Amino acid sequence: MHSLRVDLGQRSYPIHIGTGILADPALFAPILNKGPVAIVTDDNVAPLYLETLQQTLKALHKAPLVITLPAGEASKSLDNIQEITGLLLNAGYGRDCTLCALGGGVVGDIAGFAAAVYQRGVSYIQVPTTLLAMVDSSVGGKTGVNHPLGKNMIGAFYQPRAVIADTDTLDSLPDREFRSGLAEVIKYGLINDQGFFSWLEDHMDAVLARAADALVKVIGHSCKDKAEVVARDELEGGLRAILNLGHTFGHAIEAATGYGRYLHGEAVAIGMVMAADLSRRLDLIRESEQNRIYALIKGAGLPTLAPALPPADYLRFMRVDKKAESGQVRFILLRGIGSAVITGDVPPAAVLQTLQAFMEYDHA
Ligand SMILES: NC(=O)c1ccc[n+]([C@@H]2O[C@H](COP(=O)([O-])OP(=O)(O)OC[C@H]3O[C@@H](n4cnc5c(N)ncnc54)[C@H](O)[C@@H]3O)[C@@H](O)[C@H]2O)c1
Ligand SMILES: O=C(O)C(=O)C[C@@H](O)[C@H](O)[C@H](O)COP(=O)(O)O
Ligand SMILES: [Zn+2]
Repeated sequence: MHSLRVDLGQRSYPIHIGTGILADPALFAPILNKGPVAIVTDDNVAPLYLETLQQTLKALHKAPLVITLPAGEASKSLDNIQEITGLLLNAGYGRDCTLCALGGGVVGDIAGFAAAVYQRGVSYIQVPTTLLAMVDSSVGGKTGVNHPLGKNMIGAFYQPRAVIADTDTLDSLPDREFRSGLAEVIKYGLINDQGFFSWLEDHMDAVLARAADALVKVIGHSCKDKAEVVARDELEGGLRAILNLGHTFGHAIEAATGYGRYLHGEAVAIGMVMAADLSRRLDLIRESEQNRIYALIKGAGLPTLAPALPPADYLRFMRVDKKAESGQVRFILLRGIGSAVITGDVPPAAVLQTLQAFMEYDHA
């Protein structure tokens, strides 16, 4: 097992990454509150891993309430916050309870937000089962749900007590979901880790084959990169926004297509291709660097084109991006591979050109 720490003073917590650790009561014992436990999961993950987690908790004399949501992005809704908190109330759960988020980023984001607001805050643990959740969403305390007018528009910064990532769970993860997680992995290389980007260029075959040592490197390195940024700027006063590379375009793609046509990582992949293009148009990166970025994203089996919707559809969602200041959209752009910059004064004509350059026109 490999462990690291998110350094946030009193809110610091461990990230444990290893095989078979879902079944290890000794890992859970120190992080459970004295009250009851509820597991929040989804209907794909429950048949696969719920029993194991239940047995682990049973060994600690806990008989968890199980809350199972329909799998998919549409579950990240305020209605489901009402549902989860209602079930906790009916079960008589008080402030001494612990929620366990067993699943991907959808479960992690909504369970984390439920923990943040239930009785003004209860303890929770992230037990990620997708690559994306292991390398990104389970770490850093961004929790929340979507609104029809924008992605993740209702939420809270609320840190978990621990992250327990059992890499055995990835054995059952479909390839498309695995590749979606790789988009966020590539993001770390692009924003502040040139060496990691080069490593990914050299080892993408092993990563796609899910070779054990490649997976350990990818998950451990991504968590370390993210934990360092979060430790320096927990509430996104400045620096943390670099973790949003590709998300201004990506969130607009997800929202404009009704949350479901593109997986989050797929939309972020297209968004990163667009951010690289915009960076090159503004002479921040060279064409050769843009080509390397495109090649790595494509080589990871990720999409690089968005559907051909009227640009106004995308721009409407980009305007409500949470990074906007005084109504001005801010982009995370690249000054080179491994160096991100937060930029407010991007000419609208350049944004439009980038959008149009990466739309998938129907050539039939
Ligand atoms: N909070 C953050 O910092 C943060 C960071 C990145 C992404 N996110 C959010 O995370 C969400 C995407 O997360 P995701 O990609 O994990 O999607 P997801 O939670 O929808 O999981 C993907 C799919 O895989 C299934 N699944 C999960 N684990 C499995 C396993 N081990 N075997 C087989 N199937 C499994 C799920 O049921 C689902 O159908 C988005 O809502 C995104 O906005 C949040
Ligand atoms: O942790 C962060 O900070 C991120 O931005 C990570 C992103 O990958 C993630 O998709 C996050 O949910 C986006 O947050 P938002 O504030 O842009 O909604
Ligand atoms: Zn993301």
